[in-house]
Amino acid sequence: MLRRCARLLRTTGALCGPKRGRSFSSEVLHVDHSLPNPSWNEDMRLLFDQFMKKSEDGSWKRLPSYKYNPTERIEDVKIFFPDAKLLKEQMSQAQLFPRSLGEGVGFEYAMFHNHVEDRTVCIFQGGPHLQGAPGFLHGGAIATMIDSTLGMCAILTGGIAMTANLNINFRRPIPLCSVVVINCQLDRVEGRKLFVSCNVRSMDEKTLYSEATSTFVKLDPKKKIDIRASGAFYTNLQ
Ligand SMILES: CCCCCCCCCCCCCCCC(=O)SCCNC(=O)CCNC(=O)[C@H](O)C(C)(C)COP(=O)(O)OP(=O)(O)OC[C@H]1O[C@@H](n2cnc3c(N)ncnc32)[C@H](O)[C@@H]1OP(=O)(O)O
Repeated sequence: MLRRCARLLRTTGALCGPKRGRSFSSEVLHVDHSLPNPSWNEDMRLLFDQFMKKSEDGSWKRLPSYKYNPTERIEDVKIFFPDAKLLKEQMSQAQLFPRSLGEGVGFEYAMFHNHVEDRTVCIFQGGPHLQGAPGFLHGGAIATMIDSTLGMCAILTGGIAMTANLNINFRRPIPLCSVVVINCQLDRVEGRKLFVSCNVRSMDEKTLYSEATSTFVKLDPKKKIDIRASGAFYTNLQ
């Protein structure tokens, strides 16, 4: 397994350090990161192909994923924020956390959503920079992917919402560079609350790594979120 991680680090150029002076060309802005790249291992490609096959009849849909926020997303959320101009400035510079690490070393994933069953599946290959206990994924990295997949499930079924509560049981450690499947579903809706749950399993489904339940709360446009209150974030982007 460690050899596999080292190979991954070499092929992705992670050992050479970060690239400097990258410009924000539209090519960079519009890269869909949920498509196969050279860092994906065989298992990841196999699962991706299986889900693409399932998507052929329209029951499942692959969810594109961008590092930077597309303009449409800013439009979608701006009614919840009192200062739309400031929001636009912040969102156009910010990066989606799970897409912020280099190719292959962090979060490699693709999500698929089933609108009929209100289910979202994420195939996830956790790279060598996500280590917690030696040789295994960090619990925070697992929580990140769980929150992101539950979040997509909640948002796509219920509308713009934020995580209010997240409970995770870590049953077995996840080996670094292995591929797992996060299976999420919307369990019920009560007013603005969306109850979602998921499990994280090995590709052959034999190992249950984690289980989670979560409450997302749909944002209320009457309760605007004041981003000026989080001064540190605002100042850092100046
Ligand atoms: C903005 C998104 C853009 C999306 C664009 C696409 C992006 C593509 C990537 C997507 C995937 C990423 C997904 C990551 C998603 C995060 O990780 S979000 C980050 C972590 N979460 C936060 O920072 C949220 C912080 N909390 C808050 O801002 C507020 O507490 C909330 C959650 C907005 C709720 O506030 P509120 O609207 O004032 O709600 P409130 O009226 O107090 O309560 C409403 C109901 O919820 C219940 N409730 C409130 N809090 C809780 C709680 N903690 N536990 C249980 N129930 C609760 C209340 O009891 C109440 O229930 P009822 O009385 O109606 O039965």
